Amino acid sequence: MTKLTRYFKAYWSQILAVFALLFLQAMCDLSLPDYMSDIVNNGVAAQDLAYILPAGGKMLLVALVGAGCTVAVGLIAARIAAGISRDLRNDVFAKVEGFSLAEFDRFGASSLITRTTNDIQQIQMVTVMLLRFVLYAPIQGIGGVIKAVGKSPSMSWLIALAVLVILGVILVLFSIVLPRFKVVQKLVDRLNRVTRESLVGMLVIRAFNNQGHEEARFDEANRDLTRLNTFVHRFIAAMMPTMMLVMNALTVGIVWFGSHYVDAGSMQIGDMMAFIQYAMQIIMSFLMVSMAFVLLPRASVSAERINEVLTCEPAIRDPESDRSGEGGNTLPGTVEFRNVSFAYPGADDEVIKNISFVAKPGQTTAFIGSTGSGKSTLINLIPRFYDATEGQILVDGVDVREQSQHALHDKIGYVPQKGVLFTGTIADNLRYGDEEAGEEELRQAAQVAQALDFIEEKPDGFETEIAQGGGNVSGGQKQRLSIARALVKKPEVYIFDDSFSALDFKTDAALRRALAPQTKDATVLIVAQRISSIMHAEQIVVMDDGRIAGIGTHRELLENCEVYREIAQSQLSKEELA
Ligand SMILES: Nc1ncnc2c1ncn2[C@@H]1O[C@H](COP(=O)(O)OP(=O)(O)OP(=O)(O)O)[C@@H](O)[C@H]1O
Repeated sequence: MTKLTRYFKAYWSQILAVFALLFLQAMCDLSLPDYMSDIVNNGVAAQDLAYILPAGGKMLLVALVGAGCTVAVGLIAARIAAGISRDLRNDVFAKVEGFSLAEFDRFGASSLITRTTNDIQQIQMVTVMLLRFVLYAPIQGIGGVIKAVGKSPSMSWLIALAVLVILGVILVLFSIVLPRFKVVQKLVDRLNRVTRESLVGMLVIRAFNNQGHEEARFDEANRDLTRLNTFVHRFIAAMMPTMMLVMNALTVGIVWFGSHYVDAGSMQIGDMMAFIQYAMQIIMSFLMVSMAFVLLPRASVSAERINEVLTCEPAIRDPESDRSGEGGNTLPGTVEFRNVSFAYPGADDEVIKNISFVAKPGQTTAFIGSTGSGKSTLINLIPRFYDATEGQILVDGVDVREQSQHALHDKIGYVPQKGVLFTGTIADNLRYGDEEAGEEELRQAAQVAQALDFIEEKPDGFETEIAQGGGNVSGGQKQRLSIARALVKKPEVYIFDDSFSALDFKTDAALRRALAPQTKDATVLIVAQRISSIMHAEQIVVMDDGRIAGIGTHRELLENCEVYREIAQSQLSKEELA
């Protein structure tokens, strides 16, 4: 929790107001038993109504002030906690946005969601608790002890005994419940992961009739969480009756011993009643502290998990100074790989090994090879989704690690393997490439991407709403919209990661024809499975098990690259090969 204290600083004036109100509330609450004792001793015992009425009025006023403070504290504390929780969510989200794929792999999307929601909720809850009780409980506890001892020193041992019993109960509770909180949050992560996977893969689950299996998996995660939560909450629930038992036993003890003192004339009945109330206040303050002790460890587990995200230094960072414009005479858009090797974080084996090539502006460089040969990995290194483990990648003649990510990404139009769309209209999605793009630009990009026809067929055209995850457009349409989005950006470098795979041959050919004039000055990098998509490329890089098996044009490779020839023979007719 202490690691998150900086979030409290922004609310210091409100926190001070809470503390002032709490002090006033504690003072009011502490004076009430005194008023009561006075009324009983001097008013009730003497049957003096003229004394009772004004004294009772004063007592009522003090009680009202105390109640007013309680309400105000509750309101301000809730506002502070909600504000802190909002600030935390903002910061965690902003941090996660800066994560590279390595950090996503490390935390996992489900855990990041739990941390942004459930864990921050825990902090919000405990913040309210802390603000309401952290100052009040000690004032009430210590003030109660002073007042109670003042009323009857000889009965103080009863309170000490009750406090010892309560401390014992808290200690036992603490040792049992504490270690389990960490496990609870992990189980929440797991439940979220299973839920997410099941929801995303619902169609596949149904098609394979695996609902039973998924339900069993969900049941198991749900049962484990329920079991542990029930265990923990049973202990927490047992605390209240135990405390009540201690409080009631204490009241009986005070009445038992107090009545003897009253009988002997060494104590007034009003003082005995005040003593009972002070004793209750002391016990209540211990109860509050113990509740905080129960909630604090859970919140500190959550705080640790949030802090882990906030302090996680992304593997990919911006350089101290951005050298993106210092490429000298290199033509803008040139992409060069110099002896690049890469292994995924945590893996020993390199997925791509010693890759060197230059992709020039005005040319198309294509990558082909069997699945898993490292094509996507290779092009993901250009926008720095990962950093190369060895060698250098240069864009515009400058190492990508020496350019700010913003400047680098500005130069790149990236179309991922799986089209990704966001909720909003089609126009909103296309403007992701350039917020300022006018309607004509959107139309033109859509036309090149062969998306205009299907957009215009929709009743709302470019204003058609895209459902969550692009659920209301087909796979091929999603890809075409992703391509149009990249075109709107008009970048120096286009990266198409197998982006034509969901298109039929006719659309693929039409798109490539329309794309050529549009991208004539840009560097185009295409990962493809189909030779027909890339055979006209100026340069084809053939990948085989992470290495370059050959570089050249279609013709050259057919002559001198065995791997390429095999791929070509499996895809092209004899006439096409000839
Ligand atoms: N995030 C990851 N962590 C660890 N290994 C990975 C990761 N992503 C891919 N790999 C591994 O890296 C290798 C290359 O994968 P990559 O996706 O680059 O191949 P590809 O040639 O693009 O394949 P495809 O044509 O099927 O898309 C594969 O063996 C794959 O298992």
